[in-house]
Amino acid sequence: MDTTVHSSAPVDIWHPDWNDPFDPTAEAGDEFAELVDAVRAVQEAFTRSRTDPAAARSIAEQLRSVARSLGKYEVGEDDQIAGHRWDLAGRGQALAPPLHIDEVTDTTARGRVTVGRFHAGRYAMNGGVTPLIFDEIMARLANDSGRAWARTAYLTVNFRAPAPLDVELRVEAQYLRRDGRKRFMTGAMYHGDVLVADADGLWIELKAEQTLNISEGRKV
Ligand SMILES: CCCCCCCCCC(=O)SCCNC(=O)CCNC(=O)[C@H](O)C(C)(C)COP(=O)(O)OP(=O)(O)OC[C@H]1O[C@@H](n2cnc3c(N)ncnc32)[C@H](O)[C@@H]1OP(=O)(O)O
Repeated sequence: MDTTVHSSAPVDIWHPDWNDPFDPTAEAGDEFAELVDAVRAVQEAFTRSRTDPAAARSIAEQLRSVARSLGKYEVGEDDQIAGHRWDLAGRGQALAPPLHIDEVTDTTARGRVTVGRFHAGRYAMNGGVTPLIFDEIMARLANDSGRAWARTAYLTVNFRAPAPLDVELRVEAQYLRRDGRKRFMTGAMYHGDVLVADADGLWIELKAEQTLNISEGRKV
C-alpha cells in the first residue's frame, strides 16, 4: 500500500519578515521536500503496521542508522531546514500536519490539510492535532503583512464534528481586531460544507526583550 498520503505540490508562499534569519530561497530545491515526504511516509507506515518482534528489531536498527546519517548534518535551530520552508506543507516540519497555506491577505488566510492515521485519534483526527493546525494558520495570519512578531496567548478550539482522515479539509482564519498589542483571531475547519471545528485565539505582540531565543538566551 502506498502510505505517502501527505504529498502534494508545494505552494509559493513563504514569509521573510518573521524575524527568521533563515533564507528559504537558498534551500528551494525539491530534495528536502522529498526527504520530508519520506519521513512522513515512515511515520504513516509505522502507525499502520503490526510488526512481529524480529521485524520490529530489524526496522528499529535501520531507523537508528538513518538517524545517525542525519546526525552528521546537525546544525543550530536557526539553520535547520525543517520548520523554515515556508513554501512547503507544515513548513517542512515532519511532525506538523501537512497544512498547505494557499492564500494570506491582511485579514484572512486559507489553506487545506489531509491527515492520515499518524495524526488520528480513533477513526478521526486526533483532538490535539486540530489545535496544531489552527495555531499554524492563525499564527501565520497574526504575523503576516509586516506585523511585529506575536505569540499565541490562548487558543480555544471547539470540536463540532469528527474530522475524517485521508480527505482534504479546508481551513480558514480571520483577523478580527487589534487592541494595543493584542490581535484577536478566529479559525474554522470544514469537510465539504460541514464545520468540523472552530477556534478563537489571542496573539500578543512581543516587546523587544521578549524576542529571544529562550533555548539559548540570545536575541533572534
Ligand atoms: C522564526 C520565526 C517564527 C515565528 C513564529 C511565531 C508564531 C508561533 C506561534 C506560537 O505557537 S507561539 C508558542 C505558544 N505561545 C507561547 O509560547 C507564548 C507564551 N506566553 C508568553 O510568552 C506571554 O504570556 C505573552 C508574550 C503571550 C504575553 O505576555 P506579556 O507579559 O507580554 O503580556 P502582558 O501581561 O503584558 O499582557 C498584555 C495584554 O494581553 C492580555 N493577556 C495576556 N495573556 C493573556 C491570556 N492568556 N488571555 C487573555 N488575555 C491575555 C493582558 O491582560 C494584557 O491586556 P491589556 O493590555 O488589555 O491589559
